[in-house]
Amino acid sequence: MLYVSWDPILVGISFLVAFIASFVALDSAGKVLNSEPRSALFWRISGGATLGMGIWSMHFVGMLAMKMPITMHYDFELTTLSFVIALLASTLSLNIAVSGHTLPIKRLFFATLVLGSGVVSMHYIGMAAMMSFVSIYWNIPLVVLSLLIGIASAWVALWLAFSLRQNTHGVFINRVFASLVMGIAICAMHYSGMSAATFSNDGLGIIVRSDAIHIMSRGVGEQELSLWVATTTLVIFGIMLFISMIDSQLRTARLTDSLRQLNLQLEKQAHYDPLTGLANRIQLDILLDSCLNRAAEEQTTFALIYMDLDRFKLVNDAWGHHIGDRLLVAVAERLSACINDKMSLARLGGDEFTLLVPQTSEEEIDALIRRLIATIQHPFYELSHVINVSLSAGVSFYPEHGENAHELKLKADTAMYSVKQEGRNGWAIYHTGMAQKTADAPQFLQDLSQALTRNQFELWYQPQYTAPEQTLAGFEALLRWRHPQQGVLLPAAFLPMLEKTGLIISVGQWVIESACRQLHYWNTQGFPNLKLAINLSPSQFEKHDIYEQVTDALARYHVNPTHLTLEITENAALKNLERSVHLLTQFAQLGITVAIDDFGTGYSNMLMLKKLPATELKIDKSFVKDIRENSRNVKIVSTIIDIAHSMNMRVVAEGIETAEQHALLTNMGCAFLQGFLFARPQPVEKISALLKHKSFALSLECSESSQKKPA
Ligand SMILES: Nc1nc2c(ncn2[C@@H]2O[C@H](COP(=O)(O)OP(=O)(O)OP(=O)(O)O)[C@@H](O)[C@H]2O)c(=O)[nH]1
Repeated sequence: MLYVSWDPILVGISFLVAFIASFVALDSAGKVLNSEPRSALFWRISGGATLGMGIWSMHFVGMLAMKMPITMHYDFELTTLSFVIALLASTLSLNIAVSGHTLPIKRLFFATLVLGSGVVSMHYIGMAAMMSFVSIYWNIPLVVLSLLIGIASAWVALWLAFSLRQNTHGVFINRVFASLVMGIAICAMHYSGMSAATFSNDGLGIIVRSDAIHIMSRGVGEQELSLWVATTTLVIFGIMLFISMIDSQLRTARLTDSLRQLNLQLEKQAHYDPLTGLANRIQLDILLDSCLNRAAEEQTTFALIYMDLDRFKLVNDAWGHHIGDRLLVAVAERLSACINDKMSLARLGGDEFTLLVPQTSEEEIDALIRRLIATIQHPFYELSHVINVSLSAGVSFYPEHGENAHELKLKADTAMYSVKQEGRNGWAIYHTGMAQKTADAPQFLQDLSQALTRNQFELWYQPQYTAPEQTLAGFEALLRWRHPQQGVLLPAAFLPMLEKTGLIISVGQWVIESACRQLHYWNTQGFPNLKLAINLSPSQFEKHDIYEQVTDALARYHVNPTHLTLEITENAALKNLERSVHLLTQFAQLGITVAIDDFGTGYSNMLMLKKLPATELKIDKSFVKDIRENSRNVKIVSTIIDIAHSMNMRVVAEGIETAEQHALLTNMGCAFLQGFLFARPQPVEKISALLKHKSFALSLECSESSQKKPA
C-alpha cells in the first residue's frame, strides 16, 4: 500500500477554484432574468460552462494535491473526456434549472441527474486517467457516499442558482455564502471519492518497467497537467470577470438611459391628462404658482377660470363612457382652439376644465368666455350621434379675489357652482354673496371629527401573495369609515378632508395602534409570521414624533418590527430627502420594511429614490390597470421592475384584476401581488375566520363587491 499525503496549499487552492466557479455560475444565472433573450442565452451557457470547467479544474488541482512516492502521469484522452463531460453536464443542467420563472421539482430532479451523473463520471474518469504502476482498490461504501454527495451537491447548486437569480436586496452576500456552500459540496464529493481509493504498488511486478515507461510517455505529466489546469482556470475566470465587468458597465449605461427615459415618461404621465393630453391638476398647480410669482413681481392681474360641462353624466348614461370620452376630447380641442399660447388649459378630472389667463382684464375675460361658451354650444358629432352640451364657468381674479392658489381656486369654483345653481349654461365672476359649494360639508365634517371617538373607523385587510408561488405573504391594512347613515366609506370619500383638517394625525396614530394590536392578536392565535403593511399619510410622515409613535406601538404590543411594513408615497418621501433618509434608515435598522407606495404617480425620480433605504416598490394601480401584452404600460412597468431590481428593491403590484395582468406581472418578476383577482379588502372578522380555516384560495369571498375600485 502506498503512503498518500496531501499538499494543504493545493487543497486550499482546489476549494478556492470551486468557490470562484460557483460564484461565477450564480452571478451569471443572476444576469439571465434581466437580460434580452440573446444575452440571457450567453449567461446561461457561459455560467454553466464556467461551473463545469471550475469543477474539472478543482478535481485536477485536488489530484495534484495528492502526493504519492511515485511519479504520476495522466492519460490525455481520458483527461480530455473528463473535461468535456464536466463542461456539458454543467452547461446543460444550469440551462435546465434557470430557464423559466418557476423550478418544478421534476425539472430540478432532471437537472440534478444530469449534473450529478456528469460530475461523478468526470471524477471517476479523471481518476481512471491516472497512469502509474499502482493498483487502485476501492472502498465501496465510500464510493457510494461520494456518489450521494455528488448528487446532493448538484441538487443544492442548481437550487441555489435558481433561487438567487433575482437581484434583490443582499443578493451579493447570499451568493457569496451560497458559493461557499457549493464549493464545500463540490470538494466534499471530490475528496470523499479520493478517499475511497487505496493505492498499492503491488502491480509493479506485473508491469514490466519498459512497458510502464512506454505507457507513461503517452500521458501528460504532473507538471504539464498543473500548467494546463492553472492556465485553463485562470483564462476562464479572467474572461468571465472581464465580460462581467463590461456587462456591468453596459448595464449601468443602459440603466442610466432607461432611468432618464422612464423619468421623462413618468413625469409626462404624472403631469398630463392621458385622455385629452391637457395639463392635469398637478401641472395646473405648478403653472398657477409660477403665474402667481410673476404677477406679484410685475404687479399684474391674471384670471383663473373653472369650467364644467352641464349634465355630462347624461351623455355617459345615454351613450356610454366611450362616447363620453370622445366628447371630452372634442371639448378639449374646441377650448384649445379658442385660446392663445400664453394661456394654460387643464383638465382637472371628469368634465372639469380650468383656464389660466395671465395679464388680463375683465373685458378680455368677458369676450373670451363668451367665445368658449359659444364654441361648446355647437353640436358635437361623435360616432354618428349628435350631442348638445353647454358649459358653466366661474372666474376669480388675482389679486382681487385672493393672493394664493387655494383662495383663487376656491373662488373660481364657487363662482362656477353658483352658475350651476342658477340654471347652468353661463358664467360669473366671483363675488362675496355667492353660495358655498358644498352645502352639506359642515355636517359631514362634524361627523368626521367625531368618527374616531365614536369608534367608527375600521381597518380592512387585503391579502398580498408571493409571486409566482401564490402563497399568502401578509396583508395591507386599509382604512374604512363606517358612517352611521352612508355605510362603509372608502378613503377617497373622507381622506382629503382628514388631511385638510389635520384630523389625519390622530386617525393615523389610531391606524398604527390598531395594526400593531392586530398583529399581536394574530401572533397569539398561532400566526406568528404574517406581515402587515400600513400607509403613512404625508402629514403623518412629517410629524416630528412619528418614529416614537411607531416604536411605542410596536413595543406596547410586543410586535416584531420585521412584521411591519410602512408604506409612504414617493412624493412624501422625496419632499424632504435628507429627513426621509434619516427617518427611514432608523425604521429600516429596526427591521421594519419600508415600501414606496403609488410609484409612478409623483416625482418619479428613481435616482433620488435610490438614496432611500426602501426595500419595496409598489407600482401604482394606474399602470397595472392598462397593462396588456405589448402595451406601452408593459414597457414602463418592466423598466420600473428592472430598475427596482437593480436597486435591490422588491416590487409589489397592486390592483390586479385579471389573469392576464397576473401572468404578465409574474413573468416580469414582481415579488408580491395584490388585487381583486386574489381577494378584496375585508373586515377583520372575515380575515380571522379565513386564517383559522387556512383556506386562502384565489377566490376569496368578496365583502366589498359593491365597490368598484380598490383603495
Ligand atoms: N366618459 C367619462 N366620464 C367621466 C370621466 N371622469 C368622470 N366622468 C363622469 O363625469 C360625470 C361628471 O358629472 P358631474 O360634473 O358631477 O355632473 P354633471 O352630470 O355634469 O352635472 P352638472 O355638473 O351638475 O351639470 C360623472 O358621471 C363621472 O362618472 C371620464 O374620464 N370619462
